Amino acid sequence: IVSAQSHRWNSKNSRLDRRTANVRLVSVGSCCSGNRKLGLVCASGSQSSVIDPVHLPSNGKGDHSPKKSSESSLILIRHGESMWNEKNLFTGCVDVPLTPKGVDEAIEAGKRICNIPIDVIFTSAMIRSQMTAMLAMMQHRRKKVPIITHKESEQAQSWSKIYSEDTKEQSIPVITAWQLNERMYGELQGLNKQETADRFGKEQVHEWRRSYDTPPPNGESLEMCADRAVSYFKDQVVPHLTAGKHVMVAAHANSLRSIIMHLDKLTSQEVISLELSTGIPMLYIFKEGEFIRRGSPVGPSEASVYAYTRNLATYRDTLDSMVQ
Ligand SMILES: O=C(O)[C@H](O)COP(=O)(O)O
Repeated sequence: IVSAQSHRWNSKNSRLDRRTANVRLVSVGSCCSGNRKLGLVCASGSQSSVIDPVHLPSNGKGDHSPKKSSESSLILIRHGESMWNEKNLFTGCVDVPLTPKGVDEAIEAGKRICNIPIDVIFTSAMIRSQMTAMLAMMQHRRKKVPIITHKESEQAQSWSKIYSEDTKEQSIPVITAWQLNERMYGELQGLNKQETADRFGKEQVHEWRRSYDTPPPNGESLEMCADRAVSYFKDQVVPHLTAGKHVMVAAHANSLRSIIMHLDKLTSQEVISLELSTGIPMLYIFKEGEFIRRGSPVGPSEASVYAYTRNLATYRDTLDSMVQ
């Protein structure tokens, strides 16, 4: 068991959470050739229904809705590289798209999470997070269609209605929310980060970028960003997890830093060292009201992804059986 000592999420390591306990070697099902695959499954993973509704055994009344699951997965992902990341410009709430590298990062992220159940997706109102979510979902093995929901007006809601229950079941709602936007960088937006450090000093710029309570000039501090992002997460995302739904949130460096600070119970000192790479998925298991950090899935076939819980191993086996 690799215990996660650092608060840095990066592309190099897939870290199992230091609180992962009692893992044991069990068979996680057989692949098409019939060989038994060995993987690590967390003994504490309780058997609950993460298997897609299509596969849930009917309870005799034709009810295929998923049973209340005692466990849900939460994937957090910062958008892939944006065109202003590439130019090293402060971006904040300026709505810029991904670069080709950012597109590749989003596709790679999709491959890493392609076996993990996703029932609802949240993005910010910005195109770079929405592009990342859509590109990642193109890789998902369940092949459900992510559909951005439009509720900005009654007409938008009625004109985007889906009139087939089957088609609806084969789609995943994507909810966009300005509350998940990147922190507003104020008068730094559009400035080059290196030039800004040369002008104001490295320490001052680092404090604006990474501290909890020091805002950039006429911008948001991380604390101010948390006020909207964490509140939205608690009010709008957590209820889906509590209902047993599996969620992906595609957002930004600092709106996600504020959410991870909440999930990992980081202090305002610890959060300073929290850095998020672009396009790296981070997996949490939500169980009995608690969030357990499970690291960053490195690859779709990586056995240790299924070490997170038995449920994720079962879900993957279900996908394997669908393919055969
Ligand atoms: O808004 C930006 O410039 C980036 O998304 C994050 O910037 P930071 O790493 O300086 O917080």
